[in-house]
Amino acid sequence: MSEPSALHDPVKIGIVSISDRASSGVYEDKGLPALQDWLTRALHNPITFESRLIPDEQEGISAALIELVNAGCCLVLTTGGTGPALRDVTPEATLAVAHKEMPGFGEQMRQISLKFVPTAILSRQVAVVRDQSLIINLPGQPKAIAETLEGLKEADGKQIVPGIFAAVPYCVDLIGGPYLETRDEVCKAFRPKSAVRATRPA
Ligand SMILES: Nc1ncnc2c1ncn2[C@@H]1O[C@H](COP(=O)(O)OP(=O)(O)OP(=O)(O)O)[C@@H](O)[C@H]1O
Ligand SMILES: Nc1nc2c(c(=O)[nH]1)N[C@H]1C(S)=C(S)[C@@H](COP(=O)(O)O)O[C@H]1N2
Repeated sequence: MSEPSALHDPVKIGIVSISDRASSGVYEDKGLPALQDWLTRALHNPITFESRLIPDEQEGISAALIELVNAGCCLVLTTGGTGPALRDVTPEATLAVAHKEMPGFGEQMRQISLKFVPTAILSRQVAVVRDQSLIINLPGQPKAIAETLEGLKEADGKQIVPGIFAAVPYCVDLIGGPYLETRDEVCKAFRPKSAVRATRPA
């Protein structure tokens, strides 16, 4: 059953796929669809997506991030370019536009990813705040998007390692963004009791 969207703040989210090969058509981009699908599943809020598919070029990545923040995205998620290869420069491009670093997100993502692949330590992903926007790097493997955002669950749905998205709504509150509300079966967001908004009347 669809819910009345007036109950939830509208939100604008930037999604950026950073890949030399996907952006030049060598292979189909699976990053943007994976980001869009996961966010649509996870959030009750009506979402407007601002998407970018760009190559691994530091200046172009920083410019895209600034453009999305200036366009009013309270959250920007990137995928790709976080490894050690010569052309992997997403963390540098993200740090170049940072007003504040948020190291907990990268630390937690590497912990989660280690449960899936031993090469998780090769991912240098960072998260930063710029103005009133939270920017988070995710790894490039399309399947890593849900893994890091959602964490690891047992077959019965019991959470083994919490995903990083659990902390995103409260972070967005703290930087003055819209009130993000998640679907618990996908991702149970955590807020201190004092920050939980009473359900609005229909
Ligand atoms: N946008 C994408 N769409 C589909 N698959 C991707 C995408 N980005 C990455 N992958 C897959 O994940 C792997 C690791 O991602 P990484 O960001 O390291 O890419 P890469 O090897 O630097 O190459 P490229 O930048 O050309 O995607 C890639 O080799 C590819 O198999
Ligand atoms: N959850 C998850 N994290 C992952 C991976 C993965 O498959 N799943 N791949 C790792 C690998 S092999 C690399 S090189 C780094 C960096 O990937 P990127 O350059 O595609 O961003 O992410 C790591 N993190």
